[in-house]
Amino acid sequence: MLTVRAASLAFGGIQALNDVSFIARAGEITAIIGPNGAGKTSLFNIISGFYRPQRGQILIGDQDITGLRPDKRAQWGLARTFQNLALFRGMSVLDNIKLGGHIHLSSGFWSSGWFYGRAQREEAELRAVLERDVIDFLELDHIRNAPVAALPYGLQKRVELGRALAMRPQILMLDEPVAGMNREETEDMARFILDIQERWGTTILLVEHDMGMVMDLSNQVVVLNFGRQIALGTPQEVQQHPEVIAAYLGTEAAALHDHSQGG
Ligand SMILES: Nc1ncnc2c1ncn2[C@@H]1O[C@H](COP(=O)(O)OP(=O)(O)OP(=O)(O)O)[C@@H](O)[C@H]1O
Repeated sequence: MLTVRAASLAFGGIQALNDVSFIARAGEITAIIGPNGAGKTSLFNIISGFYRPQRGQILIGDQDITGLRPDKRAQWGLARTFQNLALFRGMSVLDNIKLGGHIHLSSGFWSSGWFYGRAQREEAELRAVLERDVIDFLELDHIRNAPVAALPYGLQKRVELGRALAMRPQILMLDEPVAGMNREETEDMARFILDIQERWGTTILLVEHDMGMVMDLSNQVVVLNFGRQIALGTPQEVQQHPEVIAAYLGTEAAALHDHSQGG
């Protein structure tokens, strides 16, 4: 469970987040939506630790992580993907994914001598987990040795998801996972997200502009507008919320409307 409590963040005179509060319940998918500039990325950044809110707290379970660095948050079970791919493009699929797994190696890079046996055992365990829970699960076996740069965009996004999964996260943050994807790639990604939720009971946070996907996948939706949280509820509830409809007028209102009509 992740709690955002009365969080505010300003850049100079711009209030990027203004008193935002919600609980992402364990094992559920919570989507964060809102028009451009609403504060979605800022919210992701205070949760993952890239920015520190001027007011408010972030908690994982009962643990206040507001002051922790991003790498420490990873050890608390938080993993994220990025809106713009953050992969090592010249490296293979497998090597990119392995980078995610390395946070779990306690022996680490420096171990030698009498630590060696333990390091070897951990490496072997890690490899087994990566094979089963990442490579096989995400159907990446046939491209494991391909350099990431050679892959179509949809597969690159899947590799990035794989790297986050290799961290065996308790809480997985996905920043626009289907942006720029065609219909088939989008459906594949949606299926993987639901499978992750079902298989591991992972708590998932999702920033996404694709309203069809948000409404189909989410258990709960947080709606931001100009940094303010204007609605919080089930997909059905937020679609009918007058302030949400007003915020989307002239932008994605048509998509929101189509979807609420079952289109
Ligand atoms: N590093 C920064 N410095 C100054 N202003 C920023 C910074 N990051 C975000 N902002 C401002 O904060 C506000 C919220 O931006 P944010 O990127 O969080 O919105 P968003 O909902 O993610 O938008 P989009 O859908 O376009 O990605 C905007 O007015 C933005 O210009």
